[in-house]
Amino acid sequence: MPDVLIELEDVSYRYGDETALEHVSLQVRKGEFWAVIGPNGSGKSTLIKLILGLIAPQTGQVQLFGKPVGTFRNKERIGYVSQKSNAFNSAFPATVSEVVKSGLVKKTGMFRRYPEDADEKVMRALDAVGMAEYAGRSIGRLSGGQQQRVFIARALISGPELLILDEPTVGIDREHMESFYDMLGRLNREKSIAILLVTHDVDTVSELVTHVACVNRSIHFHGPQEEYNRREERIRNDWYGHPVRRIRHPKGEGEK
Ligand SMILES: Nc1ncnc2c1ncn2[C@@H]1O[C@H](COP(=O)(O)OP(=O)(O)OP(=O)(O)O)[C@@H](O)[C@H]1O
Repeated sequence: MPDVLIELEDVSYRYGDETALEHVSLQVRKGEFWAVIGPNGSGKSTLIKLILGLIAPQTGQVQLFGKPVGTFRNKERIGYVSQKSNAFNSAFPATVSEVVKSGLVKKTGMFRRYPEDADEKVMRALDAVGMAEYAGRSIGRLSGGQQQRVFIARALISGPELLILDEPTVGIDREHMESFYDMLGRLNREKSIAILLVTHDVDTVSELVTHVACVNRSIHFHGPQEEYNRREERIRNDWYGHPVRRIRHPKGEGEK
């Protein structure tokens, strides 16, 4: 089906003797916004590596845009931002717009020129993440959250249909986290970009996303956000193996 962007079918992956994921099946479609949540070491990064084709499953299949990941060539259809992106120190010699423009390299090739409208594209991408006014600033002179927005702009510049974000809010304080997630929500709704977001901030994102997948070696739940919210306590207890209490909700609805 053409509107399926990511498809995992009965995927298992082992590092040596250690099983990281088993029997994982998941479909992400156009326009959906998925939160992938799970405790430390539950296999979330492994899942991302499988989707990006960086590792191959021992069993099962991974497809991107209807093609086996090993033969998928249109990398500009996918934007990826890792949790380690925001690690520039203040001496790093590049401006925000240079960093964003470098996202065009995979399209233009290492030794080719940037397209004529590259600067316009940079500004459009920066505008989409609310960072246009910082275009001329050194990347190292931004906060971690601002740097992460710049990396999302770099991922957006090639016009992807799917954004994959691996814990993008590591190092971002609570105050800025909400506006960061709001920005992701706008990208999803207004630009129809599908998003797969690996996060620990379950309470923050559970109202924002359209779908939730709970991973702990296998997928314990995957489905629409409303269903997750309705069955949350049960899902969490089952998935962590012991009762887990919601601590905080950003809109003040949760228990303390
Ligand atoms: N390169 C590796 N070699 C061996 N084992 C690994 C390797 N990478 C991950 N693992 C193991 O696979 C399991 C899943 O790891 P993974 O990094 O996918 O979890 P995660 O959910 O992303 O964790 P975190 O939330 O802590 O980042 C863990 O038990 C981990 O120890």
